[in-house]
Amino acid sequence: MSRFHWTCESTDGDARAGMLHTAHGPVATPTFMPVGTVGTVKAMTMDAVRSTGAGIVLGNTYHLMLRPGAERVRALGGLHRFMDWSGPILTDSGGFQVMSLGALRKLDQDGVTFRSHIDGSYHRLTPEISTDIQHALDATITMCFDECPALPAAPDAIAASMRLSMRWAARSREAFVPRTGYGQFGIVQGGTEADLRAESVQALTDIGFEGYAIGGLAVGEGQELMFATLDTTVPLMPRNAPRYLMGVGTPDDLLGSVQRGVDMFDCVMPTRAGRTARAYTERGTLNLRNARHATDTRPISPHCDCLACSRHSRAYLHHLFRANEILGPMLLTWHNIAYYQRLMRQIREAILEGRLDALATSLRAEWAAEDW
Ligand SMILES: CNc1nc2cc3c(=O)[nH]c(N)nc3c(CC[C@H]3O[C@@H](OC)[C@H](OC)[C@@H]3OC)c2[nH]1
Ligand SMILES: [Zn+2]
Repeated sequence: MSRFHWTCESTDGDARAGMLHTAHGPVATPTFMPVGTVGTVKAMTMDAVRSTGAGIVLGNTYHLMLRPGAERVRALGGLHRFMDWSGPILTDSGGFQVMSLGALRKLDQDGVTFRSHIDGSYHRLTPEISTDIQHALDATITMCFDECPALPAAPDAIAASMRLSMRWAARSREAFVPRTGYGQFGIVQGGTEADLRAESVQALTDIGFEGYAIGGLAVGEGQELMFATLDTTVPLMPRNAPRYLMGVGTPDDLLGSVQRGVDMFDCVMPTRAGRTARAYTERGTLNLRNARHATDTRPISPHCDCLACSRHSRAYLHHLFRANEILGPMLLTWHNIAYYQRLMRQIREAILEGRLDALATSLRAEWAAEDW
């Protein structure tokens, strides 16, 4: 079994096409990772997820520690068997969810104490506890336990938060159990402050990880500030390690971030939109609850091979959402994830052929065009 590593196959400007080699198989990059928060990609069977070409899915420490509990998942054979996914799984470390979901949380230098949003029970996360939970889940990629500050925030507050996260990164690395084909990613913090981002990259590369995530973004700063932060941060990150931008994003975010050297992404948009009747297409998004779709016999997209597009009409999806039928979110989530996977394949092929700028121009023109 090969050690965990990423190989670069081709570059086009700052963009890279590569292959992530893991204990649970290889993943072509750039890659979009469907969010599987509580051991399921909401509203999709794993066969549907596999059919979209997704290579790696996400799990979450915060959610799984609360329910069903990490020890139970371990006793049941780990998250792969539990959710019937034999490919790589990346688990987030839980800090972000505690700050956004947990109730009555208390942050201190050692970790965070919080109450479960499910039953109000008290729990604690520290770098060690989070890393142990991800080990119990048998995560292929473990994320460092960090703090993701809300933006906007004063530079000295961002600095203090980043330096806490860097101390937690060292403790997370200490607690990590190295296994062939498994990796741990450091998470760069520092808000939108270029000097703090540089300090964070240095701190993480001094510790040494198998991959590096860019955290602390997609928290309301907007695309322009996000891209500006990537422009100064990504060039400082190790070239031979995968770069993962957390929580991002729209198709346009993904394209612009790949052009800036990012390899891995996760975002709830395609799955959340699938549950709220919003369809992603080559010509932007559609609200399938809109009456204009009521008698439209065409598929959501003429370029898509998902079940919704190969068997059903927009009129049918419109009906399912109007009738509040469970099949609506199932079919549309499948379509949206299939769209994101097809987009990443197109981007990867363009990098391999040195024509990413041309693809970017045509994608942006199409996204702005009127629906068919
Ligand atoms: C939306 N914007 C956004 N910015 C983020 C920034 C950070 C960050 O700095 N540190 C950490 N640790 N996580 C972050 C996250 C959560 C991603 C997870 O959130 C979960 O999606 C809901 C999913 O859990 C399966 C995913 O797992 C990697 C962010 N999300
Ligand atoms: Zn489709």
